[in-house]
Amino acid sequence: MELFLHYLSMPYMIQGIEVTLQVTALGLGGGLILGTILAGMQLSRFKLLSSAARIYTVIFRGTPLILQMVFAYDALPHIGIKLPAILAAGLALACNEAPFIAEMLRAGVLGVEKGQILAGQALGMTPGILMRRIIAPQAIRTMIPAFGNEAVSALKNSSLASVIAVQELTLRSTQLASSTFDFFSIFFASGLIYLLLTSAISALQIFLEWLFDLDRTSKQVKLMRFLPWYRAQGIDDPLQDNEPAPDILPDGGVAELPPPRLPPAPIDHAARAAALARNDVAVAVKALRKNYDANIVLDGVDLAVRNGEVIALLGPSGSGKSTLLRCINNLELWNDGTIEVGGRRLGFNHLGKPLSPRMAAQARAEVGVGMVFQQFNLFGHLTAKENIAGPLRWVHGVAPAEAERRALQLLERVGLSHRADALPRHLSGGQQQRVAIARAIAPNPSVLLLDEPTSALDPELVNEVLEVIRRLAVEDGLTMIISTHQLRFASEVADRVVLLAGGAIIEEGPADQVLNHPKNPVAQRFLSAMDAE
Ligand SMILES: Nc1ncnc2c1ncn2[C@@H]1O[C@H](COP(=O)(O)OP(=O)(O)OP(=O)(O)O)[C@@H](O)[C@H]1O
Repeated sequence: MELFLHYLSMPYMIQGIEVTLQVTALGLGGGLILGTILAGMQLSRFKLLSSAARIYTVIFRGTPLILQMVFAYDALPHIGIKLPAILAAGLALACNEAPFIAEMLRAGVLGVEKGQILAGQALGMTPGILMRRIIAPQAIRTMIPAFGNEAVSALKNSSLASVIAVQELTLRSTQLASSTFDFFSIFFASGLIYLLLTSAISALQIFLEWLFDLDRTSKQVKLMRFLPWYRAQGIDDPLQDNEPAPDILPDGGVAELPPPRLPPAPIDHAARAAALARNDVAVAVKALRKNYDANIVLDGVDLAVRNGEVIALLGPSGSGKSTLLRCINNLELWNDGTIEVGGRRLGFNHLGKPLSPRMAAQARAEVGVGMVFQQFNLFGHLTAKENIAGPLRWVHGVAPAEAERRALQLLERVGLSHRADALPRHLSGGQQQRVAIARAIAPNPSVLLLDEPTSALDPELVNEVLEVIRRLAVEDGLTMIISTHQLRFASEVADRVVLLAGGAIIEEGPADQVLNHPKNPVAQRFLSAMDAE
């Protein structure tokens, strides 16, 4: 026992531990840098880069680390690169770790919901902002366990550096054992040291998982201040996050909605139509054609929407309503035709050439096209307030205090001020959609596109969202195009109903005319089927 303790504290062994840690740190640090570059190449749109990354991965994942170390130490000098043994071992370990780390990074990035990325783009975020603010924070959290495993394996793999005479722990243990013949005590001590080191890594992993856990509450929050997205955590008042979901009222509303106003007065559509006729065109879609391979989804669609007008877009499932909205916001490329929003061709420069993703994002933010999605697409790591304030700061350069004030004001408007610090997953579907609407209107868009905003909601939550949309139409005079299956809502709120089928607009006009007296036989069949539901 005494000998065992002696070996544990022996300076010769401790120096070995230091070298082991150096090789591991070089391997992990270098692996992280190389892996990040490799992941970027793998995710790149350029085939040459992604192919080069794939070839690198095949080579370094498919050959033993021990050979790579020998290569780095013995073969590189032949081309004039002579590295000290520790550096050669660190380099080989880094090159070997890189493909694994790249895969982790790639999986983390691809694991972020596509809808959130689409929402970020719709809000005018450039690829850089999207990566920094939306993708990376969420990807990092999911990568911590895998990175912990990788760190443990790098530490153990560092022992292979003994093959090129790096004086790390395993080599020193072997040397000591061959000179003292006390194999058992020495290797037992060495094994225990490795175990302590890997346990330290596991403890660090658990700590990081705890630190990045968004569901933590109260006193633990002080450490969170070190996180770049600290403001986003919704921990100022942890009690709010833990509030139970509000009770659903018998009439389908929810308990925390603002005090019920007088029943909304019916909209005077004739008066609105007369006023709207004098307004400029906000959205002009001309001869729009869009196909996915052989599937022609939009086949020469023409649509003009005036400022302040509310359009209800109806049509059978798969008729291209979502595709049309995504094209209007330039989130989708199309094959032919033009789309102008506020007189500008979104996504194209004045010569008609497509803009880069970055420029297109800026144009989208300048023109101001808000979008609300069927699946809400709130940013999962940000609180309700930050979902609204964040894009205002990052995309529109609004000062933090002003962005927060606007976010709180809008949350109050949609009846959710007391849930400002709640994470999306702590909100009901209806609440999430109301936050999503507040987020979309925060930058004062000129047009709001709503893609089946109530389809993913339970029936009792539909009304709360429709009420918010109705207020935007009546009180704010916001130009809106709403893809919906809610016929009653369309007839109440829409100035015009547009019915899409077979890639074309088959019927359009005032809601009463289209919904109650359709002329087109396909429209008649569709509407009577909808009525029957
Ligand atoms: N990314 C895509 N790749 C290939 N086909 C697609 C893609 N997106 C949509 N489609 C196809 O385009 C057609 C129109 O889809 P879209 O989602 O626009 O219809 P929709 O009217 O919004 O339907 P729903 O009411 O069910 O949401 C469908 O046939 C669909 O399968």
